[in-house]
Amino acid sequence: MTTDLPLAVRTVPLDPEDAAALVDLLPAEHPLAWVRRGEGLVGWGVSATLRTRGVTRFSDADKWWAELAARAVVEDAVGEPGSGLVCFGSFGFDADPGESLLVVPRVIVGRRGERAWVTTITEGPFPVDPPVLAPAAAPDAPRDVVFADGSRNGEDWMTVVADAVARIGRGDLEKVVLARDLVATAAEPVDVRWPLRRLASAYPMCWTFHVDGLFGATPEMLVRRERGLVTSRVLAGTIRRTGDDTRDLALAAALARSSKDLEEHEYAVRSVADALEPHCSSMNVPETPFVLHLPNVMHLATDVAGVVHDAATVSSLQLAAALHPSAAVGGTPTPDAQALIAEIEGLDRGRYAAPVGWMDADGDGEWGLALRSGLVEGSTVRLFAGCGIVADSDPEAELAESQAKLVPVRDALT
Ligand SMILES: C=C(O[C@@H]1C=C(C(=O)O)C=C[C@H]1O)C(=O)O
Repeated sequence: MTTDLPLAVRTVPLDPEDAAALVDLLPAEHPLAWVRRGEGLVGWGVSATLRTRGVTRFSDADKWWAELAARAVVEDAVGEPGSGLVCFGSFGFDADPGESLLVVPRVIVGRRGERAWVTTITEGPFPVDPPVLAPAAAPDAPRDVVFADGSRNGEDWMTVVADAVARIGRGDLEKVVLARDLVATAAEPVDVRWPLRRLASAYPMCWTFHVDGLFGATPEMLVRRERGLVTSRVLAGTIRRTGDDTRDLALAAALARSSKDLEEHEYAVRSVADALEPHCSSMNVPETPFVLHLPNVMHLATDVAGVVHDAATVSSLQLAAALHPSAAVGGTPTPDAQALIAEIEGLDRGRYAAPVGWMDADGDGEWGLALRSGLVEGSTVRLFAGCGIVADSDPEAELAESQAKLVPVRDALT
């Protein structure tokens, strides 16, 4: 659906108490989410949608959004990033196959610190009354969920990883990220709000998202731009947690010293810093990563920050497009890694591992990487996980790592 009438948009402040549990507000029809630690945005209903694909997917979406935003009539009494007109988006990893979309909801509820707001969007004319907000009835849990291998079983996937390690050893490339999928089947169509609620409470340090069936809790922020400041959280280098805190601390220390993981991490940081540099007047790229502790895994992490000089002409989505695919989800060098993924991975990534997030009318926004994610299609859910493969990678350890990365979505379905 697209709209020819200019959109009428009104944002009014909200008592933060009414936005205390954002995901609990979501109705069953067309829910959208981007939340972390109780803050963020949820939306529902559809005012306008763009679906696109191919190499121009990011530029098509950016152009469509700029035109829609320029024509909209906006009354915004809040003035925060994420108030006023906002779209949610999710992009295909590859130009082909894979669909990309932007959605402008009918209602958006946002929360940032102690400020909360509600935005209503219609096809003119004013005035638009804000809806009365109340927690929705609790969604039903998926029933009788069974898990099966996706495009490859574990054994076959290890063979593919071994092939990649051999090619890296031969000097064909330095790093490639290889992914696999699982298929969950439930007795009835899955209500995505069930796993969303579970993920938002179990992984508060991640960004819990949902756009058009693709949901998850990602720890990786590809790019956030707010008022001229750009940040990116780069992850690469992973270790599984054992559940024993003392042992996990020792493992975290080992991860921070592991030359295999530090090397893999360095590639990922470089790819982000190089792509952001042309847009920044100054940048801060920390020399050493920190260890990000998640309930299932620990990652080497680096927060890259910069001051952008082209916010008036370049949107956060264009920055995401410039960064995609970073070495965290593609590899190094990027073209060789992409070619190898297409040759040996044997998986249609769809929108997994690609930018997902939101953007406002100024082009500010947050685009995470759709990791630790699943795609709901009726009563089935495809779950995805991938691992960065370098010269020292061991196929069995990578399979175990992929299993650990599947845990959040797996658990959220039961
Ligand atoms: C590709 C995924 O994760 C990426 C790969 C990582 C790694 O190999 O160490 C770590 C974080 C992510 O950048 C995934 O979760 O599916």
